[in-house]
Amino acid sequence: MSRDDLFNINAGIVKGLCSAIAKYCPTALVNMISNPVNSTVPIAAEVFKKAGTYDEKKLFGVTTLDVVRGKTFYAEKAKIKVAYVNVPVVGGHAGITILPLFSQATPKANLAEGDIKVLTKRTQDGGTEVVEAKAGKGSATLSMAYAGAIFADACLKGLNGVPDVVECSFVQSTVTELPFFASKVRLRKNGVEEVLGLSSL
Ligand SMILES: NC(=O)c1ccc[n+]([C@@H]2O[C@H](COP(=O)([O-])OP(=O)(O)OC[C@H]3O[C@@H](n4cnc5c(N)ncnc54)[C@H](O)[C@@H]3O)[C@@H](O)[C@H]2O)c1
Ligand SMILES: O=C(O)C[C@H](O)C(=O)O
Repeated sequence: MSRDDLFNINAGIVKGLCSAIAKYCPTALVNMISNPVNSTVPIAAEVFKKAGTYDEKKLFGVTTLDVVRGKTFYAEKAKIKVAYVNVPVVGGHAGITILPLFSQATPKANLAEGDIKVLTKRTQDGGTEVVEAKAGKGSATLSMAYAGAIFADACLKGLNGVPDVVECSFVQSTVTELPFFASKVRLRKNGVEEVLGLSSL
């Protein structure tokens, strides 16, 4: 199935599910993981707007898998334990829209520019690499579940009032001229407490 087919099918599924969310749980935090996330999140927003339930603080595109990939590849190259690593990933969740900010990675590893280019491409192509390896049998599954669990857990911590819960997510944004953009987001009791900027690049 091509990504265009995926869009056509998933746009309809997302529309149906979001209509049900608007009707039965209009104040829920919605974690949109269905692809293409760059499109399914704006579709969800339109469905909620039409239903009169849209709250930009409660709609999230799940881009955590890009962060998981970015930090795994960075940790391998830098020979640091991945548990200690963080790499913000901004932009979107498809190919070159996935922008890992290795310049802001912690701990700092001073990797060569060539290495950063390779790590960037590997992070951007991570999903495609899995799709191709599975040869028609779908896309990432366990790593998607892992990433989804991390993001859902962060949302629950925010709902419980835990301070300073920060994750990257594809949300309504004024960080760039794009209406939706992935960047670091601080989560709290109402969902998005603050969409954080890009810091120095
Ligand atoms: N954002 C990410 O990081 C990421 C990573 C991997 C996969 N994905 C995406 O996640 C989505 C699911 O992938 P998967 O591997 O779990 O697919 P899957 O085919 O294993 O599961 C899809 C599920 O959706 C159900 N479904 C189908 N039509 C439905 C409808 N109208 N209403 C409710 N449920 C319906 C199916 O019964 C099935 O259980 C895909 O869009 C995939 O591209 C996203
Ligand atoms: O890239 C894909 O097609 C699937 C998924 O979004 C992923 O990142 O693994």
